[in-house]
Amino acid sequence: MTNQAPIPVIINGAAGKMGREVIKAVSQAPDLNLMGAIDTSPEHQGKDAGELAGLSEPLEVPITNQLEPMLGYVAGERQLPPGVIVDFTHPDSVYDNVRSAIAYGIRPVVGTTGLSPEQIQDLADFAEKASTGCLIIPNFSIGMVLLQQAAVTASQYFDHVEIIELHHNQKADAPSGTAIQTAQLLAEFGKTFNPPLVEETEKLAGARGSLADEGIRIHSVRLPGLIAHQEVIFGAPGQIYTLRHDTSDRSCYMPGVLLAIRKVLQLKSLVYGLEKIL
Ligand SMILES: NC(=O)C1=CN([C@@H]2O[C@H](COP(=O)(O)OP(=O)(O)OC[C@H]3O[C@@H](n4cnc5c(N)ncnc54)[C@H](OP(=O)(O)O)[C@@H]3O)[C@@H](O)[C@H]2O)C=CC1
Ligand SMILES: O=C(O)C1=N[C@H](C(=O)O)C[C@H](O)C1
Repeated sequence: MTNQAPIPVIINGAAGKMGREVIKAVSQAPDLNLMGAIDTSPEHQGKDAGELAGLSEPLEVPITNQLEPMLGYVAGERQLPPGVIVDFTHPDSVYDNVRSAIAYGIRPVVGTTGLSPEQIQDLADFAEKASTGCLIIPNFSIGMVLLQQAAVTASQYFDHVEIIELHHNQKADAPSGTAIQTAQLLAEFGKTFNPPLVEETEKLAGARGSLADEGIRIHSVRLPGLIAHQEVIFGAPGQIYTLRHDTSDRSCYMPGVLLAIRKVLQLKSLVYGLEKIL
């Protein structure tokens, strides 16, 4: 047991579905100190983060839309360990949020999806120059890491694979960050999947889904009633092998988020994927 001061944590997107879960998880971790809760949503300004997250006691941390002043404030607390910002905001804002945090020396833990490969590379270069740890994690659930590992194993034996990701219909980006990462992991070994047997025509655009690396197709479903689900389906003559992960509650992401907050302080560059820090 060490006497180290708790890690200062800022949550960006604190009023959102994931942000509220992170408020609960961080406030219950004795080695973490929730210092700031940022959200641009006008209806939540000034509300107590704890009450918003459904905790029985207020946390005395108000929701504010003032990201830069909060980064400056936490960065200025020199007697504390370096601060961490957890980002669950929106694909349109996450790149700027992460750049700002790194500029202030605050370590980003990024759950927000939708960053382009160029944006990720640019953030990696920026973090490297600043010698600052940064974690981008498309999926914080251990079940998805295990699914991806099983999929990589299967990909050595199957030449045909398609991915179906299914999410709630408030999701801004498609395909999901997890599906993109899964396709990248399968494509890493350089094998081209799904050699065509016939010439295909799409009678309705998009019928065959989106084409990711190495011929892998991703299909995106958006429906109310879903949270987050993914199937990786391998096919070969006479057999189908299906891997499926289902999220029934967003609390499944919290052990991964807490691990990432603790690990990012040990890093000096950008790391992509939960599997790299387990
Ligand atoms: N990596 C992982 O394991 C997971 C990743 N995600 C990803 O996290 C992101 C957020 O998901 P979710 O919580 O469901 O989304 P929500 O829409 O429920 O929450 C996002 C919150 O961020 C606010 N917001 C939007 N832009 C900004 C900004 N520039 N600065 C501060 N706050 C902002 C939104 O306000 P307003 O509503 O007013 O726009 C909203 O309150 C998505 O990209 C999603 O794909 C989700 C689950 C797991
Ligand atoms: O928007 C979501 O909900 C989720 N987004 C992430 C993604 O795009 O992969 C992770 C998980 O699927 C939930």
